[in-house]
Amino acid sequence: MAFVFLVCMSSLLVTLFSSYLYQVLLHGGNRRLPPGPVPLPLIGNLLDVASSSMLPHRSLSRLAERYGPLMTLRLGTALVIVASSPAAAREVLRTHNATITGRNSPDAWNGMDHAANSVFILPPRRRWRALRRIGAEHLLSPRRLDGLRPAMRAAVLDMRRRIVAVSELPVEVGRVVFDAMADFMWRALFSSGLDADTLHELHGVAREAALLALKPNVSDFFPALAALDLQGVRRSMARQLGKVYKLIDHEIDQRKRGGAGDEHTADDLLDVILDMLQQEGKFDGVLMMNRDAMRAFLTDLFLAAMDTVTGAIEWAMAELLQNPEAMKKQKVELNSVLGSKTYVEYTDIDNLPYLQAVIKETLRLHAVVPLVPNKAEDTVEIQGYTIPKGSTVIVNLWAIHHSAEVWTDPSKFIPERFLCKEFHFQGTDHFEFMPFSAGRRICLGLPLANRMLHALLGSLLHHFEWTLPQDAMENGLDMSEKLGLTMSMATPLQAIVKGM
Ligand code: HEM
Repeated sequence: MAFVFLVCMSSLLVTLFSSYLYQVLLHGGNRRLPPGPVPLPLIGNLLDVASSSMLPHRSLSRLAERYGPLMTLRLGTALVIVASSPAAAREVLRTHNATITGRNSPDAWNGMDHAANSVFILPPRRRWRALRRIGAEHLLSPRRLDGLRPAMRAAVLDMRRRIVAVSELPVEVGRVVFDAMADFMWRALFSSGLDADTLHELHGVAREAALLALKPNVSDFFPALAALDLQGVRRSMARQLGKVYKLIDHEIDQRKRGGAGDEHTADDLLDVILDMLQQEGKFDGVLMMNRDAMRAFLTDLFLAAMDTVTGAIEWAMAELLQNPEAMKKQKVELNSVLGSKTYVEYTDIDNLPYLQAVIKETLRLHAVVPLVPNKAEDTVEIQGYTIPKGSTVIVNLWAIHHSAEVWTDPSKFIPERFLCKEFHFQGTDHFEFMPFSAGRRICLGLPLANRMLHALLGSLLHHFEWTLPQDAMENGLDMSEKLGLTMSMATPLQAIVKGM
């Protein structure tokens, strides 16, 4: 037994070492890679990124201060280039965006074979383009979003009712927002609501899947070992995805039997996808829809919406609770614009510039997706350096949003900076603010996120008085971060609410 173990271990080491040498020879030589710390044999720069107590967006940001805004790292056998300045991001997300738009799939996403159909992972070819078009036309177009206005209002009002029910007790802010957002997304996708047990199950799934999605995984740093799934990340992800798939299957079967939720208006996203199945699964001539593809797409949209929006609102509330001046200005604005109206909807957004500024400043300070990983589909030259085909090119949005060269007092919460100068979520020419990224893979859900962020945060604040629990007032609020697919608060925010 011991002999077999030794033979396996030595073959493993030989495989890893040859793979490392291959990478060094392939990507070294006469090519001029961007500078970076010297890699150790086998593990490369893993310790530079992961050994400190910092999360990767912060350790990468610190390394960039030393090695520059375009930097090379080797994480195991993976070659990674990191862009950490607006100019470098512009090269990746605009100048060379046609080439640097692929993805190297984290092994976790291979659970349930999800990556094969996932809009997050598919290469930028016809299937990916068709999926983005279906989402954009049938869920996220202004006409569809206008049609979802009653569902948005119902979700927001239901959230307010839940808050009133626990008035003067500590509330887990992220949890009430999650429930409202999940209920809304389910209505948007399937025209049916969620009962309390299913909401509870989905909360667990979304949290777990977000942690697993980008969990540091040996399989990603040493693809030769991926089949072994040594940390069990792929298996765990498969379990979580399986739970969502089961719920989606239930909705599909119910719809096929002719049953539908109370709010079912023909041609919701599920109807559109089922129609495509009947037309042999084709869209724009691309054969793309079968049951697996359908489940994966609906799962992606649901999961993408949950932790991002919930996390952003939680950070916004945490900042406002610690910045009484900003909280006061926000409440004055809501009172003067909305008066006795009890909720905010997207038609109010244009009249609420301070709310817009609070949300932008929150997403600058706490980029909920801090690192955007792309794959170079071909070799390109950036700023005189070679970016080899197949390498992962990460744009560190967090570093750009915290650059002292771009922002005054970058680590302070100052919504007013967004009142003085206009910044759009779709990005600016200078690439200094882009919480939804930019280029061809820009966040597909941006229009929906924009509406929901304002509706949820405004409705949480208007006519409610929030305070921190005694413990947080005395000892300060724990603002530490936890990174998974999104960057959320490590300690869920608790706050006490009183109706006004
Ligand atoms: C605060 C809210 C949100 C933020 C900050 C955010 C941010 C992002 C970022 C930075 C990306 C990566 C883009 C890239 O690779 O260049 C992304 C991708 C994506 N987002 Fe969002 N997002 C949010 C909400 C949503 C919502 C509500 C949905 C769905 C309804 C959604 C769906 C997606 C999808 C499907 C992708 C993958 C796009 C692709 O790879 O082609 N997001 N998001």
